[in-house]
Amino acid sequence: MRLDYLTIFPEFFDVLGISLLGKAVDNGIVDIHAHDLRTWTHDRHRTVDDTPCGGGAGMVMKPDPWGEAFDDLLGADPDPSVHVVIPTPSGTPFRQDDAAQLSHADRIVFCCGRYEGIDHRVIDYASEHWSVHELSLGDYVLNGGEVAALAMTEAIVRLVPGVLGNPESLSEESYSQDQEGLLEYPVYTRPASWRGWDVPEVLMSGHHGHIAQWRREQSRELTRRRRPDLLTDE
Ligand SMILES: O=C(OCc1ccccc1)c1cn[nH]c1
Repeated sequence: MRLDYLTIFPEFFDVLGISLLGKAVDNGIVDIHAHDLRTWTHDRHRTVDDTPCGGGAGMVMKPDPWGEAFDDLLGADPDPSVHVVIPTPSGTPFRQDDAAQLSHADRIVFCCGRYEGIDHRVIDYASEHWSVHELSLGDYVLNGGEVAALAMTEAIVRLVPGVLGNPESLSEESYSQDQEGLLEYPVYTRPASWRGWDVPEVLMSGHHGHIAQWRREQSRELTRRRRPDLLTDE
């Protein structure tokens, strides 16, 4: 899987060389390239933004640098197997299913917007050539798409076979199918008693049936309390 990042702050993505994703890069499962969008500017000030047509506060990212970056990175031929991800507050909510689907992609290009956003014609042009996903990380505004791109990258790449040491740990997570889309139950480890707090008896019983039942009940209770929206049968 090749991942490209178009951004005016490419150093944001140096962090991807650390830990899990770093190992995935070292063993060639993932190939990461961060690009400074100013590479594709030609004026002395390397301008990437301009005032909004129609007025209003703030600045908008000019289309030209994006178009020239697409030309260099992707060429002009349409290819639906290339996924262009644009993190934006106005995107559709990024969810585990999106991470799962994108984990099968051979190529993802993250376009990290700043200011008030990217000239919409960039999205229109990209949509004619590649598979475009305008995705939101949540209902809040960041200064730019870089942090959202990092979060989405981690959610996607950890699902790629060979990246996680123990694929087992994927199945029992919140939002995973095995959990029926419920929140994950509380977890414990040694010592059995810690500052007056004990591990629930059932988990020390060695009775796998009772443990599984307790975990299912905990997941349902937690989901009912914190995320009733995830409960389908009520
Ligand atoms: O702020 C975000 O992206 C940066 C961005 C992009 C375009 C215009 C303004 C800000 C964001 C929030 N949830 N998901 C993404």
